[in-house]
Amino acid sequence: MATMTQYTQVELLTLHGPEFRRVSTAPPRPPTEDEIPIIDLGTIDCGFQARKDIASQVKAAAENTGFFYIKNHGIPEELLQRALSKAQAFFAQTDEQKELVSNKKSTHADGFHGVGSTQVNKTETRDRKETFSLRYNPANDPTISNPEDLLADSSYSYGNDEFLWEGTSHIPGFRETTIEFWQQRLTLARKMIRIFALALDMPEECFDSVTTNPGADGLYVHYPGASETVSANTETDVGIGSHTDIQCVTLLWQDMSGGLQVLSATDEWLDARPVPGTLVVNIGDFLQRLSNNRFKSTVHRVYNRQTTPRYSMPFFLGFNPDSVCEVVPSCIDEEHPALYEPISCGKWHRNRFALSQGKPITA
Ligand SMILES: O=C(O)CCC(=O)C(=O)O
Ligand SMILES: [Fe+2]
Repeated sequence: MATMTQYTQVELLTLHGPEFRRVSTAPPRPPTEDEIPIIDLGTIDCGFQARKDIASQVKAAAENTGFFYIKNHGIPEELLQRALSKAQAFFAQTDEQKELVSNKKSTHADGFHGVGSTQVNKTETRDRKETFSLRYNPANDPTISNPEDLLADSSYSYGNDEFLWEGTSHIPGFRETTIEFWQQRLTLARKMIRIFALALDMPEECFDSVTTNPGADGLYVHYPGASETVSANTETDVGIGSHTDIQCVTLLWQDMSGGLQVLSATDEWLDARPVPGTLVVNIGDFLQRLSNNRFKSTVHRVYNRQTTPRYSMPFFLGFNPDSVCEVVPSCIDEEHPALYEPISCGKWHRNRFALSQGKPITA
């Protein structure tokens, strides 16, 4: 006898109050090749037609699950492994040492956030992970020739990462590797936003002027092994709870542990298993907004059910904090009027991030 699919609901944080999504109670299943495709970026620097071809694959993925893998992305394996070793060295320290770079020392939430310090979904446990975050600083951006000018602009204060490097100076190579890895991901993310522009049937450079000094957060994340946590066997015991990403594009390196789950277009959890040599790419809420909901900002979460630790290294690209952006013209017609008001990515990010931290929303 065929079994009926059973559904439950997941409650999400949004700036307009809680939003509910239907979710199958079946265990996660492997995705089909169309649900989370592997897209080859090997020709991304080989001319316009090659990028159009990549963009058409990205468009299909963005309109389907909103998640895909990229291979031949250009970030050397040696750098990925070196960054991972720095992340591991950082998290292996005592809490006291990690607190030297506590996010509380910063106005930008960069630095160290301990296990359980966030809860991105209030119907699940607090997030059983610890993170180290590096925010955008023009001094680290290879495309900015006069970072002093941006740093002197009093209307926006960038991440001041000096305290991060002072508090980690005893880990050899931590600063150099962390900045080099952040820079390479920023370069790749800027290439990807051009691909997304093409995928939206817009000129490929249309987002260039809003990504000159963008939101760009590079994280190291450690999910402790299940034996180290209290009750790692219930459905709601999460490494990071069910959520959507806030900004435009996420690039994620994950180790071979597994545990990343992605909600499919048919409301089932998909197992976004690690694929060697790839990064995972997904769309955030701000890009979904700009695309008038054509591109999907997809619900995902992480479990670490193994006794061994899981490490991941996400990178979140937004737009320039002060650039007010509206739904792109190619996504508006008579049948599809703009669903959203223009808003700056900085304000959007600040408010959504405050919400996920349980802090007040500013006007
Ligand atoms: O660690 C992962 O695999 C994903 C983390 C994530 O979804 C996030 O930090 O937004
Ligand atoms: Fe995420």
